[in-house]
Amino acid sequence: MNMQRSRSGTVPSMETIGDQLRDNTVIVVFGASGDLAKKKTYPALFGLYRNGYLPRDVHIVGYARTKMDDKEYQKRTTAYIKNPNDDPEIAAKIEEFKKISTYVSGGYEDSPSFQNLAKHLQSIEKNYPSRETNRLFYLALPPSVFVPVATHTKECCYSSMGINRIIVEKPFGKDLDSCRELLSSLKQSWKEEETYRIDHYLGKEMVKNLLVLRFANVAMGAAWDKNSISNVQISFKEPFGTQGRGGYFDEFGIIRDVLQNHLLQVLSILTMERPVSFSSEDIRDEKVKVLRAIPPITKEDVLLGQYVAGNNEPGYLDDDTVPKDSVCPTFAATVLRINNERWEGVPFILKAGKALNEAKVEIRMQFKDVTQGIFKDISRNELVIRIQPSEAVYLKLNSKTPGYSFRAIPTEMDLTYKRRFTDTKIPEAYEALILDALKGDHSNFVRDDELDVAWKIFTPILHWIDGRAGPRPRPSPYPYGSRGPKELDSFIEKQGYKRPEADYSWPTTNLSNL
Ligand SMILES: NC(=O)C1=CN([C@@H]2O[C@H](COP(=O)(O)OP(=O)(O)OC[C@H]3O[C@@H](n4cnc5c(N)ncnc54)[C@H](OP(=O)(O)O)[C@@H]3O)[C@@H](O)[C@H]2O)C=CC1
Ligand SMILES: O=C1O[C@H](COP(=O)(O)O)[C@@H](O)[C@H](O)[C@H]1O
Repeated sequence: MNMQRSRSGTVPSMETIGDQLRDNTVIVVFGASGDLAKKKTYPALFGLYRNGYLPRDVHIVGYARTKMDDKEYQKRTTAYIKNPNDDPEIAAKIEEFKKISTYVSGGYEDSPSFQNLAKHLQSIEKNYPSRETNRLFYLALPPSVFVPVATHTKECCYSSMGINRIIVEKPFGKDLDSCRELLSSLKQSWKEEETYRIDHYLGKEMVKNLLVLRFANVAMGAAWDKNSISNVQISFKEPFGTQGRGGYFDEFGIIRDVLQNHLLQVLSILTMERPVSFSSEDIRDEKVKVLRAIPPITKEDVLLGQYVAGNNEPGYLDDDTVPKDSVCPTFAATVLRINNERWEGVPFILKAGKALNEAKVEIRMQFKDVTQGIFKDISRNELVIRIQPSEAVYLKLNSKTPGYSFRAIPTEMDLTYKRRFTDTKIPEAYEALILDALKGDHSNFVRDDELDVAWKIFTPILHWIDGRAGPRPRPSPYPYGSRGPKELDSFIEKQGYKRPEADYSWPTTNLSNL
């Protein structure tokens, strides 16, 4: 294992490096004309380029069906790169970045298009000093074309002398059967060690931090089980609706879009046992083990919602790309249970919604009540890990009210990153993950057996929602910009969650107001 020095001592590095792609590398972005490429992939590639993390002499090739010249392509792919203060250094880097990027237009289903792409790659690679050229293929595409693109890429564009890797975006199927079919089709052309299934939540700083918070702190480890924890919520809130992605969204719904992948990944790292090492296989073994202890969710443990017009914003059904009678859920809360010794009896509430009142993703672990007797109605402790925005970890705890009183008052110990780490830039999730793929580190990518167990947990309720087992359930309406369906509070309280005392105020408390 790699070791690196830190000021607090020698700590093992998280990185288990395969063959790192350091030079002679071309990165191909399929679906370069699309939303993900524009908003996430290219800004992430630029972030890595600017910080010197891309291989030496790297070249980026965008590929899609849309016809555009290099100028139009470069305009699109740099549109979301941030330079708010018009920093001339960043502006110059953007111009440099444009020069290492070219575009090829072609189809996704025909060999000649891929042969044309292969010729373009060879024309770039002939300038590299070695014949051992590496290719990283990124599929920023809808799942309907994952298989033909992966197959043609292998047949026509595989580098015979160097290293080849393929990054595949979610969603990996729509249920257990379709996922298995997709995986087996992809496996016919690409080996597991060449395949990087991306779930960008695994690249988020606070998700990565879970391993350290849990396993590098005796205090945390001691409280991390059914003896201390009453209930856990993992919440995803977005303050905007489907924004023209309704066509895609309506086919998938919020459970496939967020819960089955992003939130379940967070849950698995939060609850798994300590891995033998930080190697990708040891970590993923533990994730699979805990997921296998979760039985399929039942419909009694589900609350569904769909946003309607509110706060001067349109409802889901007002989106032209959505069928007028759609019952697709844009909000879902589900309760999962882990039938193992550590977690038996603790409900894990996974909830996600579009068009809610705020942007926030967080984990909230609520502790059990203290033994009654000397205290009555005292607030419970809560450990909150805020994944975004403004990364933070804080522990709500009771403290003596300062002064003459002996009353207890809820307060917190607060590690807010931007106050604690004043000069640190946290990389975007996609930056971190593309860098991992270049390094050959699979730890933060999804293994095939993880997907299998994840789909087993969600497939029965997805089939129920899809109407395969009778009439489709109707989601509860909630206004755009609200907290979600009105049934939400009672749904959560039924799982044992207790609202904090009303006199809790954040970030400061003025005692004269109490
Ligand atoms: N957008 C986002 O924020 C996120 C997206 N993802 C995932 O990334 C992938 C790409 O998403 P996104 O960029 O939003 O998707 P887009 O709908 O923008 O599609 C990307 C490109 O694929 C081509 N394309 C679109 N529809 C089809 C089709 N039916 N058949 C063949 N080609 C098509 C288009 O390029 P052209 O016509 O020029 O070939 C399009 O520009 C998806 O798997 C998505 O789930 C994951 C996380 C976030
Ligand atoms: O995968 C997806 O994630 C985004 C949310 O990503 P975030 O990094 O901004 O939290 C979500 O908007 C989208 O619907 C979903 O497909």
